[in-house]
Formats: sequence, structure tokens, C-alpha cells
Amino acid sequence: MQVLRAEEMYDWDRKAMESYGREGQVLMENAGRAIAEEILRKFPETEKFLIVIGGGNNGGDGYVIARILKDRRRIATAVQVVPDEKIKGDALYHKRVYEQSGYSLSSLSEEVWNENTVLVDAMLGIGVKGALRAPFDELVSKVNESQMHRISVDIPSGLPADEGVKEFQAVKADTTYIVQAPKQSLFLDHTAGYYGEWKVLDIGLPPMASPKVSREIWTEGAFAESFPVLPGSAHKGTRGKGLIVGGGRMMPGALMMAARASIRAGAGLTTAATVRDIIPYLTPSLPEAMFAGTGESSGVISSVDPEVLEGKDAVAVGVGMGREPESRPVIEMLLSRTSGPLLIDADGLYHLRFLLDDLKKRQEVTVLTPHFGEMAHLTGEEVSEVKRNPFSLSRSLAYEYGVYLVLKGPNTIITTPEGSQIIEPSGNEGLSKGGSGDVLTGVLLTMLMQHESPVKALANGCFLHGRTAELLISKNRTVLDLLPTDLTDGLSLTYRTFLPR
Ligand SMILES: NC(=O)C1=CN([C@@H]2O[C@H](COP(=O)(O)OP(=O)(O)OC[C@H]3O[C@@H](n4cnc5c(N)ncnc54)[C@H](O)[C@@H]3O)[C@@H](O)[C@H]2O)[C@@H](O)CC1
Ligand SMILES: [K+]
Repeated sequence: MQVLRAEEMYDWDRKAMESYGREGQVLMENAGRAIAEEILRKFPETEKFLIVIGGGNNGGDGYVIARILKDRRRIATAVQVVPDEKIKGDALYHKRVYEQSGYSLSSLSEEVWNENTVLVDAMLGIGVKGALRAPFDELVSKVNESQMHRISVDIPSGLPADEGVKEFQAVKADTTYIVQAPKQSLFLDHTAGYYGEWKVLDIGLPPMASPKVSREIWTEGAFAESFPVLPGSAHKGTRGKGLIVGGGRMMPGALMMAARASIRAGAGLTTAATVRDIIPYLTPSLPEAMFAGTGESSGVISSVDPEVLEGKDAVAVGVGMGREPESRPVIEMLLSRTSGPLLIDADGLYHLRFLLDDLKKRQEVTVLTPHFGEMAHLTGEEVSEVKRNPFSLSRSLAYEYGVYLVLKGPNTIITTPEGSQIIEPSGNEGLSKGGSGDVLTGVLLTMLMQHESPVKALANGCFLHGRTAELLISKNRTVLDLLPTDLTDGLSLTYRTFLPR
């Protein structure tokens, strides 16, 4: 499913009408009807509905919803909150249909606020611009203070559809019925929560007319369909031989978790490279792994023998490595000598900030997996700015350095060097613990070795990680006690659920 910006949504709408014979009034009928049906399904009992109608096409949808609720003999009060002359075009057409059906409008009295139980917010849609003007500024506060269940039409009124907006005032919806395609703000850290529970409804825009943007949500169907089927004769070689460089005297656990996750995810052979002293402590918990000792300086990795790279299908570096400058040459060496995919994570990203030019020289697949803080460090932006503009900042970084970028968050955004984007929304707050990134690194390493498309490999790895967290919570864990190591041991839940082979 495509995720759109407001302008892209308008393009689709325009093209549907100009080139595919669709009528605006019909599309509005479809939108309003689809939403009304959802509302009726959600509230089959004797709720009292208040429909608040604004001056654009979002308000037009509101007129359709109000008419259908009344047609079905439900108790519904409709209020138009802008002067009559603001209602134009398709919205005016549907206002007339509403009135010709014998239905009337009410004014916004105190009773209206107090007597109703469900509010349908059809005030403002994706056409909102700038700070809210009267009467919407006060109305939005009043709506948010009311005790009614709030249902927003297409988007919570006042909320920007696109990334990048710093200040806004918006309805905090309990439920949002999104018209045709989710908008960017559904996936941003500072706006996602305004949508409440949400559902996307098809209003009949022709798929042939959809905008040519590559910004998609990764689904369980996409995971199941694209997950590579290994031949029955698969051996270590076909499953992939991976190398993970990381850990040190202070953080051996990160390497342990990444290596174990890589093995559990299905790697043929995983080698963990770290300072020699800690290898004996890691072996009991990683019986399936191979080990390679690295050069060491004050307990941190200071060099890796390039011979270790021989025969490896992919390499991951950074987990638990520390930020001491002594480790920087390791990243430098891997950037120039790794012939397959190279994934850089965690402390590796810290060092990378000083090696960005080396990144540009690489011809092979390079993957960076920053969280918001690491992304801020890499781009020199504030964390709040990264959260506000994750799509465009990811694109510029991926394009400039020719890398695949996995920007980790509640909605992980995966970007290709060409700028295509996948949003992977699975997971829960149980993942916000030290170590879950290390597990992801191990999983991604394995996926990269087994899939010929790096972007699909990355999307599948994020899905595997996030869905496992969800399935564990639905079984015997909670978001409080979920551990990164539970994820590793729980990977089979996701495999068994979605790949019943
Ligand atoms: N395919 C589509 O895109 C379809 C869209 N539909 C609906 O149409 C909506 C978009 O319609 P519009 O483009 O008319 O946009 P809106 O319905 O968001 O309304 C824009 C109106 O709000 C006012 N406004 C904008 N910013 C304001 C501010 N800061 N303070 C106060 N008033 C402000 C403007 O004066 C303008 O009249 C969608 O959200 C959706 O609900 C549906 O009707 C059917 C088809
Ligand atoms: K709305």
C-alpha cells in the first residue's frame, strides 16, 4: 500500500477525474459512504452522532456521512461551522442532496456538545495550511476536551498530511477512517498518535492513475511472498556465511546477541570477530558460531586481519564496539575491503561520521541502520528534526552516499540509494531496550545473505524482528519484561506463522 503526501493524493484525484472519467461527486459519495458504513459497524447501538462539517471537501464527506446515518434512522445532528458561501463544488452538491432529503442543520449550542456520544470530525482534511484560523482553533480544543468518541474523516482536523511541519494544533482522534491511502503523518513520531485506531478505505480511485511514488508499507503478505525459498539441498554455502565484528571487553553481550540472532534467523555459518580475551566467555552461549580474534588496544578492537573476510557473503560491524578512536581503522578497512554487503550499526555509525568520504568510494551494497539519535549524529541535525523529516532526510543521506538506510523507530523507514522507501510498522514498545538493535543487526545480516534484493531483505528482517515482538506479547510476554534475547528465541513464532512451508 502506497503512503502519500497531500500533493500526491491530489494528483491521483485529479488524474482520476481528468483521464479516467471519475466524477468528484461520486468519489465524495464513495468516501462518505465507506466511512458511514464503518461507523455503523463500529456503533451498532443507540449512539447519538454529532457531525461537525468544515468548508472544504472534508466537510463534503461529512455531509454524505450525515445523510447516510439519518437515512439509516440513526440519531445524528449535523453542524456546519463555516458560513454558507464557503461551501462550494462537490461539497455544495452534497449539501444540497442532504437538504433535499429533508434533513436540516443545527447550530453549535451547548446541548449539542453535551447530548451526543460520538463526534464525526469532518472539519479539515489534507487541505489544511498554516496555523488554524477561527473558528477551527477554538473548535479543535473544544473537540479534544469533549467526552465524545472522536472519529476523524481522512485525517484528524488540523494535522498536517506531510512531514516537516513543526507546529500545529489538531484533533486527537480515537478513530480515523483514512481515504484511499495513508498519508506520511501516520508514520511520524510526533503525529502518528493523533490518528488513534485507523483504517484505510478504498473510495474507488483507479490504481492505474496512482502517483508514481515508491513509498510503500511492508505487509505480512509481502513478507510471505518475498521470503526466499531455499532449495531442499541447501547447505552452509546457500544459507550464507556471515561475519560480525564487534564487542570488546566492556560490551561482549551485544556481539553475542547479534551473532545468535543471525544463526537463529537461518545463517549457514556465523563468525564473530572480537578481542581475544572475551572469546572463551562467548563460546558456551554460541556453540554454533565460529570465532576470530582481532587486534586490541585497551580492551577495544583496533584491527581486523583482512583474511577474516575471505569466503564471507556479508559483514556486519559496530555492535558493542565502543567509540574509542582506536577502533576507527577497523571501519575504514571494512569499507574498502568488504566485497559483499556491509552493514554498519551502533558504534560503527559513530565512527562512520568521520569516514563519510570512504563510504562514497564503495561500489558494493552498504547498509546503515541508525536509530533517530544516530541519524542525527550522521546528518548533523537535531533529533527532533530527524523525527519531523525522516522521509526526506533518509532520502538525501541514502542518495548522497549511495547506501541503503534503515532508520529505526516505531515505524522503520528503509530507503534505497535510488530513493525508494518502505515503511515497516511492526513491533511494540517492548523493543525499546538496549540489545534489540543488536538482534536486528544479526537478523538483517542473515537476510542480506539470502535475498538477492537488499531492500526486500531489509524489509523482511525488520518484519521478522517486529512481528516476533508482537507475537511474544500475544503469547507469554509483556512489553515490560520482553528481552532482546527472547526475540532471538522467538523468531520461530514468526517463521511458523507466516511461512508455513
Ligand atoms: N481523492 C481525494 O483526495 C478525495 C478527497 N476527499 C476529501 O477531501 C479532503 C481534501 O479536501 P480539500 O482540498 O477541500 O481540503 P480540506 O477539506 O482540508 O479543506 C480546505 C479548506 O480549509 C480551509 N483551511 C485551510 N487551512 C486552514 C487553516 N489553517 N485554518 C482554517 N481554515 C483552513 C481552506 O480555506 C479550505 O477551504 C480530503 O481530506 C478528503 O476528506 C473526498 O471528498 C473524496 C476524494
Ligand atoms: K478531518
